[in-house]
Amino acid sequence: MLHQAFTHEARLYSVEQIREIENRALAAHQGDMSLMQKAGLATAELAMKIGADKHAPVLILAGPGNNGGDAYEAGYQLSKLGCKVVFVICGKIENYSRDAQAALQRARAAGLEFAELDELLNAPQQRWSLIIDGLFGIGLKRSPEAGIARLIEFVNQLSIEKSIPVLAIDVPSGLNADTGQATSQDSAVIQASHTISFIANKSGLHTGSGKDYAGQVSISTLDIAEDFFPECHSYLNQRTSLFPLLKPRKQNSHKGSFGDIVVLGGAKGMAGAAILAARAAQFAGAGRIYCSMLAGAPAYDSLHPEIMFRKVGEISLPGTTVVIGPGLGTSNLAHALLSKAILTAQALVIDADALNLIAVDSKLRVLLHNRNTPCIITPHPLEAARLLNQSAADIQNNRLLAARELARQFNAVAILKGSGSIICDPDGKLFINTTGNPALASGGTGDVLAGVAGALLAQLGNSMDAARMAAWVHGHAADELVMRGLGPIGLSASELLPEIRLHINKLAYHSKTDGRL
Ligand SMILES: NC(=O)C1=CN([C@@H]2O[C@H](COP(=O)(O)OP(=O)(O)OC[C@H]3O[C@@H](n4cnc5c(N)ncnc54)[C@H](O)[C@@H]3O)[C@@H](O)[C@H]2O)[C@@H](O)CC1
Ligand SMILES: [K+]
Repeated sequence: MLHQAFTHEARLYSVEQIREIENRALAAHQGDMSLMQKAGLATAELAMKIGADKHAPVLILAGPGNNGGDAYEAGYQLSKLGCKVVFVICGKIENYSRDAQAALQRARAAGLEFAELDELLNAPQQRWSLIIDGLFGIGLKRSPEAGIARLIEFVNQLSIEKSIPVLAIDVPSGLNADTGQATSQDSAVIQASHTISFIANKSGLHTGSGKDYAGQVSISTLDIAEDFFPECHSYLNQRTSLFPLLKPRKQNSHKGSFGDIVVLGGAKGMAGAAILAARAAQFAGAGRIYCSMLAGAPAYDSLHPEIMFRKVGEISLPGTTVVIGPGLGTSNLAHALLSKAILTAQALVIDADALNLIAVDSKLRVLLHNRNTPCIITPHPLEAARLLNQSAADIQNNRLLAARELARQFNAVAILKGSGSIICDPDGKLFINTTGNPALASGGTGDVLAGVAGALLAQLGNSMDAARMAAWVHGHAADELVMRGLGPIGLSASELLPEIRLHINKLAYHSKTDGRL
C-alpha cells in the first residue's frame, strides 16, 4: 500500500524526521502566522472543545523551550476567546527562541496573569476548567528534575481528584515521543486526557506507556504542505487500511479454499493453549483445522467437534499453515517438531515456547532465517528479550527498534505484543496497532492471537496483511466486549472468539462504515 494512501493521522514520523520537516517549513516560511502561532491557535481551539470555559481559569504550564512558546500562544488565543488564563513559567526563559520570546511578550503585553510555581503548589483548592501542559515536547532530553517532577505529580493528582481535563501540547511532558517511554523508570510524566500533536503523528503516543499518558490524540500539520513530508515507514494499524485485504468469498468455494491449519502444542498441563489456538483458527475462518498435542490428543473437542486431532507423529505438514508454540513446552520432542515445521510447513506462525526454543538454539535460528515462505512470530516483551538476548526493560525502552530487529534477524513478520502492539516486516515497514485494552492481559489471549494469525495467513497468503488484521481484530474484539461491560476485569480468552468472527466478517463484507451485515 502506498504512503499516500494513509492519512496524516496514520503516518508516524520520528522526532528526527519532524525536526527536518520543521526546519524546511520554517525556512520556506509562508503566510502571516508563524508555526508557533498556528500551534497556539490549534491548541486554543481544541481547549475550548474539551473544557476551557469562562467560569474557571485555565492553568497553563510553560517550559523552557518552544513547547513553552506554544503554550503562551495558546493562552493568548484563549484570552481572546474570553477565557481567563494563568501561566506558570517553569525553567529559564533566557534561552528562548525568537518565536517563544515573541509569544511570551505578546502574553505579557495583553496583561495575562502569571503565577509563581510555589503559589500554585500551595493552592490546591483553586478551581481550574482545564490544564494545558506546555512543559516539554520533542526536545525532552533527560528526566524532569525534582521541581518540575513535583509539579507534574501535583498536576496529575489534581486532575484526577477534581476531574480536570489535561491537554498536552505536542507530547505529554516527560514522555519520549519516539519510544513511548518515560526517560527513566520512575521519572514523572504528565497524564493527559488529550494530546494535540504538531506537524506529524509520533510513535511514542501510541505504544508502550504512550497510550496511558497521551489520552485522545489529535494531529495538526500546521498547514505544512504535503511535499515537505518525506516517505515514512511507520503507520498506525487502523481499520480503514484493512478493508481491501479480505475479499468476499466466492459462491464456488469449498473447505480446501481457506487453508489447512495445524496447531502444534499442548504439552502436559498446557492442553488448553493448543485447543484455544485451534478454536481461534476455526472462528477466524480457516477451512480445516488439525491439532496435535504433545500431551496426547483427546478424541475430540466436545465444544468444537469440527477440530480434528492427530497424533504428533502422524500429521503431515507440507501444504499446511502451522501454528506452533501454544503450550508446546521445551522438550526434545517439541524441538524436533519445531525443526520439522520450519523445514516443511507452507506457512508458519511461531508463538510462545516455540520462540523460547529458538532463542537458545542457533541451528533453529539459521533454519528460520533461511526460510523464504510466509512466517509470523508473535513474542511478548519477555520472549522478545530472550530472542534478542536483552532484558524485557531494554525491549520496552525501544519497542520499535526491537520489533525491527526481531523481524530482520528472524526473517519474519514480528508482532511484538503489549500496549500498542507493533507489527513489523523484515524490511522495517512497521505498523502500531490501535486496538486492545487491559482485558487482553490474561492467560490464553496470546494463543487466540496465534490461531487467528494462522487462519488469516492461510486465507490471505501474506504475512504482513495477516499479522495486521489479526492484531487489529483481536484488540477490537476486546474493545467491543469491554464496551458492553464484559471486561476488562474477568474477560476470558474464549469469549473473544465469536467477537473476532463477527469483526472479520465485517471487514470482508461491509462498507467502510462499521455497519451491520
Ligand atoms: N520551532 C517552532 O516554530 C515550532 C515548535 N514547536 C514546538 O516546539 C517543541 C520543540 O521545541 P524545543 O526543541 O525547544 O524543545 P522543548 O520545548 O520540548 O524543550 C526543550 C527545552 O527544554 C530543555 N530540557 C529538555 N529536557 C529537560 C529537562 N528534563 N529538564 C529541564 N529542561 C529540559 C532543553 O534544554 C530545552 O531548553 C515541540 O514539541 C512543539 O511543541 C511546534 O509548535 C512547531 C513549531
Ligand atoms: K507538553
